[in-house]
Amino acid sequence: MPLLEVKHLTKNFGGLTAVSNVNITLDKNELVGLIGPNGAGKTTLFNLLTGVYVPSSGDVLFEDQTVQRLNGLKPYKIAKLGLSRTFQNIRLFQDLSVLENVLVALNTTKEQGTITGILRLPSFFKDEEVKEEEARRLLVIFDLDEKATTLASNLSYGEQRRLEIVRALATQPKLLFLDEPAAGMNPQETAELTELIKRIQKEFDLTILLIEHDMSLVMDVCERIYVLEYGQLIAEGLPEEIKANPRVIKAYLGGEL
Ligand SMILES: Nc1ncnc2c1ncn2[C@@H]1O[C@H](COP(=O)(O)OP(=O)(O)OP(=O)(O)O)[C@@H](O)[C@H]1O
Repeated sequence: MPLLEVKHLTKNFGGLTAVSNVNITLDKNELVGLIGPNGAGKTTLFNLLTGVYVPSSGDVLFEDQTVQRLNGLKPYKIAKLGLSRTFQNIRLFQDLSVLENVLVALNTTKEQGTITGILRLPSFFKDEEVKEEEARRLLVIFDLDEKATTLASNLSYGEQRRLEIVRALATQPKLLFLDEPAAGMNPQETAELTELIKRIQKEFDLTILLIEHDMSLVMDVCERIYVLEYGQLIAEGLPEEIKANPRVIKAYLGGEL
């Protein structure tokens, strides 16, 4: 049984079928790409997998210890099961510091008892210390530790995208969805991000599904790739197979992959 199994998943918006009868499987510790031209349905698929949208039909099954049907679950419940994501349009708390942004994410997973929090018992402060240490450890990996007190709004675009990944990791996911993590990055930043993605997959024992338009990143990190066009899967395979697939090349209007 795979970690994630998407079966015949469909999403209609009025007369438009944004995701049409899609079947995807992700095995534990796989790093899989999801590509396709603009409007192909990639983000809609992520939104279906993370509870933002309810599927029109089909199933999303997540197997950790037991099989969980994710259809119709609220996003916070899906997050609690160990699925986390980043967003194409960055969603940081712009008026909080880098460190605070990570602490907020850590707090969503590790809740203090209400009494402990209100009375500020010693364990409250101990716990706060542990969380800060954990947040700083993550920031070091992403080379953001020296910016811990900087407001998120004052980070460069590339740094904001890295902070988004740190926040997603802080929830201790088993399955991580990355939505265009290299968007807006320069080639140097993209190359560094490529290495970071490989590193966190190993270090955090992660399964990753990655939407990305930057083909050098996709072809470098992904073990397998799914291709969507007009909501339908048109190809699945190894990076070399996808690069040479005539249907995929046509979908990209004859452009080189
Ligand atoms: N909430 C919505 N209501 C109506 N139509 C929508 C909605 N969300 C997405 N769509 C439509 O569904 C289709 C798929 O959009 P989606 O954003 O999933 O594509 P994408 O592959 O992520 O594109 P891009 O690479 O440009 O981000 C598009 O035609 C889009 O206009």
